[in-house]
Amino acid sequence: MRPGIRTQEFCGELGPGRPTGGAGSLVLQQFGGGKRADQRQRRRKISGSPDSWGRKVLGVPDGPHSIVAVATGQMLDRYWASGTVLSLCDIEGCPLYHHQPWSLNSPEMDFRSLPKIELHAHLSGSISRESLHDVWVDKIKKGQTTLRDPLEEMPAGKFDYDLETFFPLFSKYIYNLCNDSASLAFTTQSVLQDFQRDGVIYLELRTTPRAIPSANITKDDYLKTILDCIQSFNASSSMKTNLILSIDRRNDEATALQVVDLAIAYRPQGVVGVDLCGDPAVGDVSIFQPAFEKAAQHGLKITIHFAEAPQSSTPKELWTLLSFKPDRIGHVINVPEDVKEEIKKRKLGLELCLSCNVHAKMITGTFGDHHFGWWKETGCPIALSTDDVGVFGSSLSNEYALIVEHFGLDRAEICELARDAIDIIFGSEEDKEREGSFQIWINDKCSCQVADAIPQDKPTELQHQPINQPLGGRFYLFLPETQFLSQACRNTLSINHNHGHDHNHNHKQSSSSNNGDEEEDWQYDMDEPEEMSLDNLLHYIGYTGFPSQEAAHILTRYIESGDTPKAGKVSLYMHLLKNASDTTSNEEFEDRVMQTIRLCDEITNETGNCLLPHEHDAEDHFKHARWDVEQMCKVKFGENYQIPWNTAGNGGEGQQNQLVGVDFDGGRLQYQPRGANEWQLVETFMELLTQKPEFLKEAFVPVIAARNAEAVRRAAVARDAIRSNQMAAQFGGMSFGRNDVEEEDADEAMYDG
Ligand SMILES: CNc1ncnc2c1ncn2[C@@H]1O[C@H](COP(=O)(O)O)[C@@H](O)[C@H]1O
Repeated sequence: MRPGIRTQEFCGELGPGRPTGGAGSLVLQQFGGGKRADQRQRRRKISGSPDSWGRKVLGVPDGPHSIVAVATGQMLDRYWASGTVLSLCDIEGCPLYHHQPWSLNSPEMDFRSLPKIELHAHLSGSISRESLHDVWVDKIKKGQTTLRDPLEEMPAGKFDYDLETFFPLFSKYIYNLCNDSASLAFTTQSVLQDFQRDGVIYLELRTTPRAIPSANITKDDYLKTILDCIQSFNASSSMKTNLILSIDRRNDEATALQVVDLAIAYRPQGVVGVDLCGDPAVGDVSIFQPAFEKAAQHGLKITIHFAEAPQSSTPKELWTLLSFKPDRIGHVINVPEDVKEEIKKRKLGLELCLSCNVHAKMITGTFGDHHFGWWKETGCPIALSTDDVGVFGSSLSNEYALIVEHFGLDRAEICELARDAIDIIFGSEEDKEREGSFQIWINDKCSCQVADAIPQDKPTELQHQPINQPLGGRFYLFLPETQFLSQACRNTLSINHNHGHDHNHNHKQSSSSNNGDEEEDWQYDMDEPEEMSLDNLLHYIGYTGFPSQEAAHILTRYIESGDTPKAGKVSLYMHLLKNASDTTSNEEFEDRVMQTIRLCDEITNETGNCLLPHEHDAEDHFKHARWDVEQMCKVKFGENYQIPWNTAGNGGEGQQNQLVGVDFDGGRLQYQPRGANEWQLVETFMELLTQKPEFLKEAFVPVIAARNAEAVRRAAVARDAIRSNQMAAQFGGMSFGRNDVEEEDADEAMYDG
């Protein structure tokens, strides 16, 4: 086990459960129908409860599903990087409704959390400036380029590329920078990562096969490099990507056919279609007829840049393009009436790109004037798309936000829009089905609820609901609570006390192998006052290396968000970061850590956020962990599966087969097996975890271990005043009392509808 990293919370699934009045009780969502009346009844009761922080904190948690993962340290990076985490929350400091896109009354949607489908994205145009810069730095070091720094060539905030300046950006700059296998692979990877981080769950990336003679790269090599990246990304992430090959309008007929041949050859590796793109001012499209005919014959799907510029929107061109029988068309700007009618008749999929069209002045006017407004009424499925996010700087989430801002779509319409794209993906039926399961997220409005506290002492009261429907929900990652930090410190300390032990060893093993020396057992007494001691911090930082760069990046954003309680904690972490990174001696390091501890106190005093550890019952931790695994195994092996626990309780003799804790560590199960049966368990759990997408869809149980229940609740209470002010502001001064009534109506409408 990697020392110091323990996840105190688990992935769990919460329904619109909320406290039923009695402090600490929790109602989990009953999946499936038939419970409507009960739910309403419950809601009614809950709404009336002044203590229901489900209501106060979260607004109206209306959707049935949510998955909550709470993690510490490097977990943050890992999940973030893997894209499992679509959004960040922070129990302690962050008003959760900021991340509550789906709350019925919430005026705000978190578009990054919206599962999105991106169907029109050019690979080279999607590379972020930062990634280009990284490539450049590397090449400069190696003396391999004389190009300007991408951050100068494409300065931050510059998006006003028009069609005259846009195309040369590729031919004269980006292609010259990304001109070997390493840079191709690096930038492709970064593009995939960026889409995933933006909450894209299915991506059809497109690229023009490009030979790079200077690096001995053929078009075939180019494609292999890109497809390799995609395949490995697909294998390790929850986002699925397929590839479309682009024919450039500047190509001749033979080159176009060559692209189609490549697409045919690489279909098994994930090429799903062919595109026609490139400078609309150039070329006679009729020469591509044989290429598209061949593509269609071989079952490839077709998408075409359509009516992008006045020059490329002559009736002759447009009807020629329609004769290629495209499945989707992109941009679709300058379209005469008769062609519009034909598009409507065929119900062609439309890839519409707001920011690109506005920034490149491809439309007259601005966002509100975009033809999205017109097409949305036509019944043609629309896939909102980014085109070239690296150039135009607007992520898909942002495109959704723009749509809401300028076209006033309400939540249902936004969901509809997100869902629309499913039907027009070029991927397999399997892909569609996969997206279909996300449709349920959208349908269910993806309520993202934070873990209502589960009573620590009553894990068995949780209602376990086997899942026979696709998963709805998402991972949420909460920035580490200080109590987690403290726990991590303990663990680290314990390991430290058992120095010499392999880090893969578990605490429990350590503690039971050291003759039950209670002093050295990582478990601790609840009554003992807890402190984040210097030692603890040192060990924590030393072992975990947290906060890392990625974490720092995220935290910086949090600071920038200006949310005071949040920023309070964030600054603590920033201090930790400093402590960890730029000290040159142990003394200096220790000094910094002391400062951090003092800062921690100050923040606590100033913000009311308890940054020092909360009490935590280790015994409960075991109980919950054990319960978690039991539920997992029941899902896997059936309800009657009995885990051969040999003992109960913790520590001491006779604990040989005791489950001592289950932690995620970057998706690895951390668990100390003592016998064959337990290895089996480990394997099971591991298997479930590594097959996460399916596992989550098919088998995830509402395993929730909100072991910091009390802490959360207390934190919620402590922040109540701040929150209600903020909420009042956010909800236009609406009183929560009145909201209850509306919420009730809205619920009914939702269920009746
Ligand atoms: C205004 N929107 C657009 N219209 C037409 N073609 C576009 C485009 N955006 C990008 N491309 C095409 O995609 C290439 C870059 O990606 P790849 O090297 O293929 O990955 C550009 O050279 C251009 O031909």
